[in-house]
Amino acid sequence: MNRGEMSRKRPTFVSLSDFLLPYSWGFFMFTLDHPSAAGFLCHPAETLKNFTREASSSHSAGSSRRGYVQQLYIDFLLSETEISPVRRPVEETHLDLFRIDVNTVTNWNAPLVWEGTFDPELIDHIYTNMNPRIAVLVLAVGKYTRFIKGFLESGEKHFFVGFRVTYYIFTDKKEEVPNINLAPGRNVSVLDVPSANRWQDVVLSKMKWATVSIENWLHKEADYLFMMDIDSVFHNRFGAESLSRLTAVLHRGYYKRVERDAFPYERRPQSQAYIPFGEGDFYYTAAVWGGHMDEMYKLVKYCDEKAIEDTKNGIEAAWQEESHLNKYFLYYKPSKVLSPEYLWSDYDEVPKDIRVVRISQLVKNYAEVRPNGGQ
Ligand SMILES: CC(=O)N[C@H]1[C@@H](OP(=O)(O)OP(=O)(O)OC[C@H]2O[C@@H](n3ccc(=O)[nH]c3=O)[C@H](O)[C@@H]2O)O[C@H](CO)[C@H](O)[C@@H]1O
Ligand SMILES: [Mn+2]
Repeated sequence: MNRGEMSRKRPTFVSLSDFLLPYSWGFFMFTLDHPSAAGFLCHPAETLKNFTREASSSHSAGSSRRGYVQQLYIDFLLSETEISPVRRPVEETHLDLFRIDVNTVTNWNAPLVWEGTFDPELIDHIYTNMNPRIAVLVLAVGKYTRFIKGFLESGEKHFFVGFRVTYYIFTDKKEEVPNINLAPGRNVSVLDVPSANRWQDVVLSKMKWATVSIENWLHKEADYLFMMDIDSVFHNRFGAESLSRLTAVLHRGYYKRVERDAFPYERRPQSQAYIPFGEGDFYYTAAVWGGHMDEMYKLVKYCDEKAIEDTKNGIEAAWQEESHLNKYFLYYKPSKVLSPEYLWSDYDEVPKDIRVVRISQLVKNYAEVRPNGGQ
């Protein structure tokens, strides 16, 4: 369907019945075919009966519309706040109603977030009322302290701008943490961890540090937690559209034209991270993921325990914590999935469907920067 045909159609409601029925209170409704209204909030009593009439499946862009609506609905529920009805012209929303080149919803009905599938202003509006405290946990052990400056400086330009953010830097070289100017409401907190002889131990230890931190103090300091790689630079907005109970990011190397049996999951049954062939939804990166603190706690604790069990059994998962993370997400599905816009790499060209690179990983000399060389 082209744009002309679309605008001649009368306004159409997107079907949300499968998604909304479990809930009995207010929800978002979108009149995406309507030229003048992007979205508004209404009460179910008024609208539920209108709802199932014209299902999104009858449209070529059904998947992306479902993605928009579900994303907004999840954000609305999560924000746990009263918000006033919002009505904005489509032209002002940054929504691309023709974003049909990519999947914008997973097969378990979670939003899959791409540029064009969310309205930054509307999302910020919802979350500003909630005013969440965002924690970012990064490790900078050994020579990786060199990446802190670029990470923080670019984060200040693009990461949850206008929100409360604390960067927790776990390092063995406190004196190498640079002083960066931060906007009001934003902080850096530096914590000691031991040095390591193997990079594998460092990446696995992310789960342990996150677990003990949340247990002891982090659960009191923040509402949401993101785990990130320090060798990363922000280039564009990374904001409240990424918030959910549990949010995963598609690994850039495996998000298209890759059979699930080619995903680099752990394939040895002896490992706790084992995923059999024939199973799996996506391959997720361990370099960015996040979620609500309670859910993150369950996740990192699980992954830490599984890694400890592996060590006892004399095995280490193929991609360390990333393997355990992928196993967890297979059985506890993320409530939001972010496109590889949220973690690209300077190693790779940017394809057409990646309209915006939000974070890119730096090119680095693995042998030089890691304590025991590598890749
Ligand atoms: C894009 C992506 O999917 N990245 C993952 C990938 O490799 P990467 O090649 O991106 O891993 P990496 O070398 O960046 O290590 C991951 C992170 O651990 C920290 N670090 C690591 C070593 C060290 O000596 N000191 C230190 O501080 C640092 O924050 C670093 O960014 O595989 C790793 C382990 O299998 C992790 O799962 C990464 O998240
Ligand atoms: Mn990295």
